[in-house]
Amino acid sequence: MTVAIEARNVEFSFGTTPALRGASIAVDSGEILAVMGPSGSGKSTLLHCLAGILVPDSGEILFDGARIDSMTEAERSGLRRDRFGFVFQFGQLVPELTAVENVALPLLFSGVRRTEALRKAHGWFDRLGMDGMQQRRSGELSGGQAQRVAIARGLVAEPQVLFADEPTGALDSLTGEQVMDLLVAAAREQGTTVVLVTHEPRVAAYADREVIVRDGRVNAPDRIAS
Ligand SMILES: Nc1ncnc2c1ncn2[C@@H]1O[C@H](COP(=O)(O)OP(=O)(O)OP(=O)(O)O)[C@@H](O)[C@H]1O
Repeated sequence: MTVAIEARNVEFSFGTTPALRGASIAVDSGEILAVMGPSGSGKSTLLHCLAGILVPDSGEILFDGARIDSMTEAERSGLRRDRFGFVFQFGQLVPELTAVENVALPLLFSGVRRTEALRKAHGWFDRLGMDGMQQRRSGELSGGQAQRVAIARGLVAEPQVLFADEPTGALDSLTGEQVMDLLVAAAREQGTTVVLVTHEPRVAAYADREVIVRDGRVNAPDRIAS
C-alpha cells in the first residue's frame, strides 16, 4: 500500500493552547479513515494540518512523499485547489450561485472551461438523486440536499484526498446515512483517499479504519477483549 498523506510527530498550538502534541498518522492511498475523539481533542486541527491549511509548529506533513509543511503558501494553496477536496459540517455552498454552479466551482478554479465544468457538474445530479434541481440556490435546498451538493463539489475535480470535517454533523441520522452512502460510493469509485472527522460511531463505521485523537495525539481505538 502506498501512503497518500501522513503526519509525523506534529505539534501545533493556538497561542498558548496546545492542540496537537506529537500527532502521527499515515493514511493509505484509497483508504477511508475516520478520525474520532472527544470535543477539543485536536481532530479538526489535525485535518487542517494534513490539508495544508495550518502549518505545524514542528513535525512533518507528507503528501505523496513530499513535505508540504515546508512549502510556500502559494504551493500549498495550489495543492488544496488541484489535489484536495473539502466538505465541511455546513456545506458552505455559495448562496448566490446555483447548485450546479457550486458543484462546478473547483473545476473553474482549476482552469476548466465554463461549459465543460458545468457539463461535468450536471452529470452529478442524477446520482445525487437531485435531477431537476440544478438551478436551485442553496436556500431552496434541504440540509441533506445541500450536503449532497457539497460532496459532489468536494469530489468533482477528482481530488487525491477528500477532507471531510463532520460532514453529517448538522443532519438527522437517516439523512446522514444517505450523505455517507454517497460520499463513500463516489470516493471508492474514484479511488479517493478520505480523511473523515466525526464524533458519530455510525458515521465512522463507513470507514476502513478508525483512529482516536486524545489530547492532541492519535491512538488506535481501545479494543474490547471478548
Ligand atoms: N482558532 C482557535 N483559536 C484558539 N484555540 C483554538 C482554535 N481552534 C481550536 N482551538 C483549541 O485547540 C484545541 C483543539 O481544537 P480542535 O478544534 O482541533 O478540536 P476538535 O477535536 O476538532 O473538537 P470538536 O470535536 O469540538 O470540533 C481545543 O483546545 C480548542 O479549544
